[in-house]
Amino acid sequence: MVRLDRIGKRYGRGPWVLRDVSLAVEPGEVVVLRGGNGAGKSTLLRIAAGVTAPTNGRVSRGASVGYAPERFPTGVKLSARDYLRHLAAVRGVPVRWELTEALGFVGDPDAPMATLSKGNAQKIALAQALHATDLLVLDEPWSGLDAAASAVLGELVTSSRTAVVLTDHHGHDLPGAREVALGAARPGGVVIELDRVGEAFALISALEGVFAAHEVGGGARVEVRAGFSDGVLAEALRLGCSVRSVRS
Ligand SMILES: Nc1ncnc2c1ncn2[C@@H]1O[C@H](COP(=O)(O)OP(=O)(O)OP(=O)(O)O)[C@@H](O)[C@H]1O
Repeated sequence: MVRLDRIGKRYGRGPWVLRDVSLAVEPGEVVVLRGGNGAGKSTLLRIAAGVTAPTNGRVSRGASVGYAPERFPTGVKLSARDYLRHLAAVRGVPVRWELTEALGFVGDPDAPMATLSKGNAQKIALAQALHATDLLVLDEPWSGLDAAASAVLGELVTSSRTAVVLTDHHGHDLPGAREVALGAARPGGVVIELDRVGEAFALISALEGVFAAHEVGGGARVEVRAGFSDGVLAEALRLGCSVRSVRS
């Protein structure tokens, strides 16, 4: 499990990326973090996994944590075989080679990790994380996976007995998963409600400063960081949307 209690995070003297976020994920539960680019999803995952310290608040978690970052560190000189052996030894568990087989790893297990294709390296990163028995933290785990591996990963995640917390820009179907939106409570943000959004939704949700966007009927509710609302409004109007309301 993992329990985050009133977490705040800023990098150095930069703006607050997370403020007052609380989240508890129980064994067997899957939580999917939602929020636009820059909402703080990866930051929250790193805090949950214990690789980044929060600025405020408390974290408690089980001892056996598996973390697969969004980007596998480049330059890992170990082979996939040695990498999995090493991490299993650190955890004091036997290597589960069947995980690499289930995910369809077809790279050379004895070649340096840095020479693997993106998808094969991702399968090794996921396999090492899936050895954890208390908490699984996965940042965009479907990135680079082929269709067969994507389906297997969905099954592994939903059948896991650990607490699972992940991000997924592509919205894979995970029956029973709980969605948690980040960014809604960001102070100084602006909520813009739009009509006649249609196909412009994807463009609007990717605009700079947008940290959450939800389709509502034919319109959208867009949460924007302070200082970005004028640009988002101008772009929404240019794309043919109409503005229903703007609230700070
Ligand atoms: N190491 C860092 N140093 C300084 N700022 C950082 C660092 N990591 C993240 N940030 C900032 O924190 C904010 C949140 O970033 P984060 O990567 O957590 O968001 P995200 O929701 O995962 O975004 P995306 O969907 O684009 O991956 C961004 O403004 C980012 O620039």
